[in-house]
Amino acid sequence: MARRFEGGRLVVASHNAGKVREINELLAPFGVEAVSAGALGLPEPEETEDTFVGNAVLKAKAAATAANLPALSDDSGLAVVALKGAPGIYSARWAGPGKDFKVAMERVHREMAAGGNSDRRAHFVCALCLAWPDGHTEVFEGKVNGELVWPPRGSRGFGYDPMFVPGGYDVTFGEMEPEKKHAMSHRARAFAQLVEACFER
Ligand SMILES: O=P(O)(O)OP(=O)(O)OP(=O)(O)OC[C@H]1O[C@@H](n2cnc3c(O)ncnc32)[C@H](O)[C@@H]1O
Ligand SMILES: [Mg+2]
Repeated sequence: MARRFEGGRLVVASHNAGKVREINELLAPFGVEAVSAGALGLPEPEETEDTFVGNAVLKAKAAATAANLPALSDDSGLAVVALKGAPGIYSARWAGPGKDFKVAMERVHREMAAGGNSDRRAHFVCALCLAWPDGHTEVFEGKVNGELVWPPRGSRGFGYDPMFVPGGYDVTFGEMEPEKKHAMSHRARAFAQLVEACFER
């Protein structure tokens, strides 16, 4: 049995504004008092693990310990089939110190073109970790398959959204209404499991 979140304040252990916005939207129906790591002045830990789950656990534990509150982290990224799963856990790092996702998307496009492989398939992965100050953790993973397009389209969402068309759709995550993304994204799928295990009565 998973440990349940018993209410009160919850730290959203992310320094990515786009993610924090999405997590707050996903948490909204549950009456959780969410406070972001940035608002608490928590440091951004170095992501030293080599898996999404490993980095999610590292970030949630660091925030839960520092804030002495339960903390929810998200480690996510884009895995491109023709690039053997890259950028993967390095998705944020491909944007460089300026966190410029135009740069990151251009690198994906350039490396795909250079590889000469016409396979456009990719998927987003999201690992969520809920950690408590005593070190207990619960972890959930979600995935969404899709295809990459060039040039990027749309200004909604964040990160690689403008170049990702989820399977069964013809718009990118950058063009899609947020409510639609929340019904089927990697983050929404991990979230549904989190809610079932730790939030719903
Ligand atoms: O670690 P935190 O502080 O949460 O923020 P971050 O941006 O560094 O987050 P990650 O380490 O998990 O890196 C994941 C990157 O993958 C990208 N990404 C994740 N989910 C995405 C989504 O739903 N749409 C577009 N890009 C996404 C996004 O650009 C992120 O910067
Ligand atoms: Mg990060």
